[in-house]
Amino acid sequence: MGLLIDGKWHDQWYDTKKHGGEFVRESAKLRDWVTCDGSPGSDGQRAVPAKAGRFHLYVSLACPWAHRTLIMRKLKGLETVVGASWVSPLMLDQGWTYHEDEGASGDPVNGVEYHRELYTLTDPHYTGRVTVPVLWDKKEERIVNNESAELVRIFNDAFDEMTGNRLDFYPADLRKTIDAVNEDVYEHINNGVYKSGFATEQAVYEKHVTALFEALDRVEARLAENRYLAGGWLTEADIRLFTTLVRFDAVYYGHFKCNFRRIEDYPNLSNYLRELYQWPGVAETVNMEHIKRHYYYSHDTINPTRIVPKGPLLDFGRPHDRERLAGQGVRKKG
Ligand SMILES: N[C@@H](CCC(=O)N[C@@H](CS)C(=O)NCC(=O)O)C(=O)O
Repeated sequence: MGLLIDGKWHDQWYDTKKHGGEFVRESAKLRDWVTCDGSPGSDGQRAVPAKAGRFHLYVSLACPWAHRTLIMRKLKGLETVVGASWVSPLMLDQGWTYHEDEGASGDPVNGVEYHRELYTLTDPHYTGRVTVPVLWDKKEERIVNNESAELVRIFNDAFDEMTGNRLDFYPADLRKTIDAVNEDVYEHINNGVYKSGFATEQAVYEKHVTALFEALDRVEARLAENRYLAGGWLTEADIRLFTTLVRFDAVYYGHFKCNFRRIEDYPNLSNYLRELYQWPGVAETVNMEHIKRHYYYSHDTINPTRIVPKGPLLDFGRPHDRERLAGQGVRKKG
């Protein structure tokens, strides 16, 4: 894995030494929006107008951040409106690739071999990490946005007029609750597993893994009373937690040493995970083969033999008990 500096590829692992053994995630840099009419995004940032067939989503099926956007694309009925391609699960010295022999889809839009080429096509002098997901604008021939949290919001709103899909995963009156939950879940769970797993100092690992399990306890308690994280409605907060939970027992527990407990050991979290997995459309976005191969094979500082474990034997399709709590599904706009 590596990064671009002034448009040139450097094969380089995260520099944790610079931060006392900490993994520090770089902020996404390409942050324009897509809105229904091209008016600026909620932060005043430039936007381009939504059009069927104009945009293409590039993801990794292994990546929890990319997975959020794939679920939203599915639940918002965008599959015929926004195309999608996925990289190989192996992220090695050339970074993400579209090598079909390794399980990638190939790239039907730009025909690139390496994901980083999408970044240098956008800006020949790009400096920064080369991450998935990205949303490509075929008209302006550039990446519009490479921040999954914003792509989730774009998919929630921008294409509604053409799809007629009115589902609202970020309803105005629940935003305060959603934002607060997102902050805790992002800091301690979504990113917490990475901060634990990529730590290169014992004390740093222990600090983050402890904070991770404290946050899981908070969520477990919340889900004892609430069907979903923001109450009775399923929102983006649930999608964002789901993508970490579904990887947890197979990857984060072992590979990232997040092993106080498995998700299976939490009554509420495990039932909640199964309910979301069984939500129509969601299971089709989960690819355990890509997930396991990516982490165990690509992070050779953590798993130098690159042996991918056969287990654990997981069955997210078995019944859950969440019907005991009141739930209304997904809110509709208007
Ligand atoms: N802020 C980004 C983070 C995305 C991200 O870090 N993706 C990982 C894959 S799980 C990646 O592509 N990493 C490559 C690298 O850091 O070099 C988002 O949420 O969209």
